[in-house]
Amino acid sequence: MKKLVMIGNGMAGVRTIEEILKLEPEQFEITIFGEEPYPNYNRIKLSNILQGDVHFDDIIINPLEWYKDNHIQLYTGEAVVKIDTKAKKVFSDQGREVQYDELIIATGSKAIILPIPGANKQGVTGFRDIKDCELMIKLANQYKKAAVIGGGLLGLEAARGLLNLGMKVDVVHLMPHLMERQLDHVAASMLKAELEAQGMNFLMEKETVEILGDERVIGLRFKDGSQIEADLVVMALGIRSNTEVAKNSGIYVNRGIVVNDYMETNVPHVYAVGECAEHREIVYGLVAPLYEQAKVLANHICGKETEPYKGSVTGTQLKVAGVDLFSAGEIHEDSTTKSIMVHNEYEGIYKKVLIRKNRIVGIVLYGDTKDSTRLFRMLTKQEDISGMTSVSILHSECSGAGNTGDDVASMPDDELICGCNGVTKGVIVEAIKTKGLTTLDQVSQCTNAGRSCGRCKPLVASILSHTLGNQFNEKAASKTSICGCTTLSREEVIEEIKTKGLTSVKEVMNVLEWNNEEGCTKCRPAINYYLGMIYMDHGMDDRDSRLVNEKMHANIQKDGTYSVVPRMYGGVTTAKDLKKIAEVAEKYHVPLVKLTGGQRIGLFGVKKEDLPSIWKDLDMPSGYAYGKTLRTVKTCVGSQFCRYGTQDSMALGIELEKKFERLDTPHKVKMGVSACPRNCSEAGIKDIGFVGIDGGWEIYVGGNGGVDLRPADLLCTVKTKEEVMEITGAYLQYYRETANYLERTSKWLERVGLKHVQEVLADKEMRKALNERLDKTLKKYVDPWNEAIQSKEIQDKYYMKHTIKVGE
Ligand SMILES: Cc1cc2nc3c(=O)[nH]c(=O)nc-3n(C[C@H](O)[C@H](O)[C@H](O)COP(=O)(O)OP(=O)(O)OC[C@H]3O[C@@H](n4cnc5c(N)ncnc54)[C@H](O)[C@@H]3O)c2cc1C
Ligand SMILES: NC(=O)c1ccc[n+]([C@@H]2O[C@H](COP(=O)([O-])OP(=O)(O)OC[C@H]3O[C@@H](n4cnc5c(N)ncnc54)[C@H](O)[C@@H]3O)[C@@H](O)[C@H]2O)c1
Ligand code: SF4
Ligand code: FES
Repeated sequence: MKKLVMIGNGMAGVRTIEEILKLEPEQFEITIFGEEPYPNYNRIKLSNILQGDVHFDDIIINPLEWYKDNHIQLYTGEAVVKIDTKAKKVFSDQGREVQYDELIIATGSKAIILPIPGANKQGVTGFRDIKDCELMIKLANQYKKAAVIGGGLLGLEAARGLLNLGMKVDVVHLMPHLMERQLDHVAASMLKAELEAQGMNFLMEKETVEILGDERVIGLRFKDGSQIEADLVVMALGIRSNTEVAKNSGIYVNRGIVVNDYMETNVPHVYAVGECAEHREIVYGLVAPLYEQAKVLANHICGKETEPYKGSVTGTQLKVAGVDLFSAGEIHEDSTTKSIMVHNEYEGIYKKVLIRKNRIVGIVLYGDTKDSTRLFRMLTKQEDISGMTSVSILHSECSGAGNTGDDVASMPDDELICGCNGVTKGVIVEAIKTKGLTTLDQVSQCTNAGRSCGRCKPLVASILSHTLGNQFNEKAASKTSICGCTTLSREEVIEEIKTKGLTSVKEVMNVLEWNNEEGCTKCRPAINYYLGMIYMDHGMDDRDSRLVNEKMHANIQKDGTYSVVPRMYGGVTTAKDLKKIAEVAEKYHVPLVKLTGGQRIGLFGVKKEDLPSIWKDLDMPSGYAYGKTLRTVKTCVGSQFCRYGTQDSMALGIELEKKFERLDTPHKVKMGVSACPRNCSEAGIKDIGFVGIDGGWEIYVGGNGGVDLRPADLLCTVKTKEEVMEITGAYLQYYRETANYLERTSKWLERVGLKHVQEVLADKEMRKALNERLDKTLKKYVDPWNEAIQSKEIQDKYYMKHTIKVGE
């Protein structure tokens, strides 16, 4: 197998790999280095995260399982710093050295940061990745006033997000009008008026010369001497290709890494794709052209004949609610162009089409973009419009986004429906007909339409409805199947398991006619969980269907070693246990012993083959630090020692942990118990938190202290420990029975509603029934470490050297 290495784990690069896998799944042994500590995610949606429309989990395009399924060795949080193009090797910042036969550079861009005094102060950021987004969300919680420098696409989307996060926002722009690269002054003025009405304040034609403050920013100073206050400054002034590695390794770089029409650099076997690449003197900053490049490169690298990449015409839209605009091609008239223009000030609509030699060369639409797909097709195909009237150019009976069956029916097959992914109506219709697709999700997975910004989804839905005719079921079409192996949703799978009495993962996939015999890493763990939830006391656990950490009962680390975290009920330990941990750490040369965030002791860097003997020597139960189950119950010292404590938090924490440990849940569950409202165990950001008050406990639910920071909601107040156990049991069981697999309690609670859950739990009979089902389930679990110690078969299957690779 040839060795293919890719530097950069972003949108263009991973799309190239997807295309390669479609063409030649067996040709390459693939290694990817990504500087960011995540799998490939949808960078476009960072704007939506900031605006509060989606969560971080929702924007992962290729989860870690995808890499494992495709045997891709992924090194996240690791940057390549050097390429030796003669020896055909790359070197990472962590001292790793990897040989390649073919090398793809897909390092994207970085945000331009103004080189002015104070630019490195705390509170100043670009807007490029998850880290920047997290910082903005965090600072918006602490401060009130933001300044965004740059009134382009990114700056305006960031500003809208910061408004949504409750900040006051000034947008500082260098030019006389906004988005001057995409809009003429009329459309830009309309946009500015709309955004002002939404609450943005604009400072136009302002050049920022200094960022004020000591360690952290307090304001901006402009060239004209004026100043504004700011606690957060976002620089959105454009991007610069990441080319250092290429440049330092002798690869030819201009603005980007210079490539030919097959994405080849000047060095044999080294290619570049995406925002880091410069093709015919253009560096693109939108996904549509990058995905076109990806396709050409994939074909070329697989040795398939392909059309060369000749460059792209791009169309842009702004992802801000209440703003409807589209722009493509040229935007300013000159002596060689003629324009058709409509400016309906009353309705806030502006349309301008620029024409040269009977061909459309530019489009600016504001307020009504229904005709954008049709006009864009005419522009990209360079259609001759001499037979058309100005009215029929600007308006069409079959305007693309009209979303009626008639509109879709009269659209030509080559009309571009998904601009980001270059998918036409014809491709979508063909896929629906030949592959029997019935849901939006399936069309998306099959054709890529809708997988990026998602703007085309309503149109794709119309095509689906029109193509299926009477067979179209609106409710079913928008339902989400549990994965691409089936059209069935979670509810349908559960219903079928119950009515047909299906008892194993294999049986479910066979009887329900999975289109992929083996299932995938998304559906297999989910089915296994649903089976375990339905068959409380006799469900057969299919260990091999579990995610890798749960299969191994240890958390796999980035270097392929594992961590071992023994159970320490309520975060309380003893000298005896501490001695055992210390002895094991010494005996097995454990490289890192660390206290975890959940008040446990973790042994990191353990070899797979050492796991059973370490567990044996420890002789402590598994702490399940790897599982979709109760992880930890964090407790404060409470009334046993603290002078503020009104309740015994340690005792309650230990009781909760002893009762609910090992319970399979749709996602991990963390608890915290504090003995007074000072809340030292941070119960307010736990899935379930308990706060002691005079004469009882407050129970909080739906908190999350991770990526999707969310304060918990007060579920109820109870008087006794028995009531705490009863409510917690019923709550956990209700979550188990109604949540989607891999849905955290915070998201589940937001979906089903706090009020609804309160109503369910207020019903005494319901509480009783839920607890009965839970208790029945809890009886079936055994400690998995002990089980492995006792079973030679398990040891041979899972813990022998070379039985499981990281990439598995
Ligand atoms: C907030 C925001 C909103 C956007 N909205 C839209 C939109 O609506 N429509 C649209 O078409 N486009 C949009 N874009 C642009 C789009 O996201 C990019 O064009 C696209 O992500 C570029 O893909 P890429 O693979 O070239 O680069 P990236 O996605 O940036 O990926 C490059 C990756 O390489 C990694 N890397 C860099 N150097 C190294 C190294 N030496 N070693 C290892 N890894 C390295 C980087 O950390 C990064 O993860 C938006 C961008 C942002 C930031
Ligand atoms: N909806 C979308 O398609 C979308 C959304 C976000 C980002 N993006 C992409 O991300 C990339 C970055 O976007 P961007 O908006 O930063 O780039 P951009 O180059 O499109 O816009 C930068 C803006 O900042 C202004 N500017 C430059 N220097 C300035 C200064 N000193 N003070 C004030 N203003 C200044 C420029 O006049 C320009 O309007 C682009 O490739 C863009 O296409 C696209
Ligand atoms: S939460 Fe209250 S009782 Fe518990 S340690 Fe803190 S101050 Fe003491
Ligand atoms: S237009 Fe962006 S995903 Fe389809």
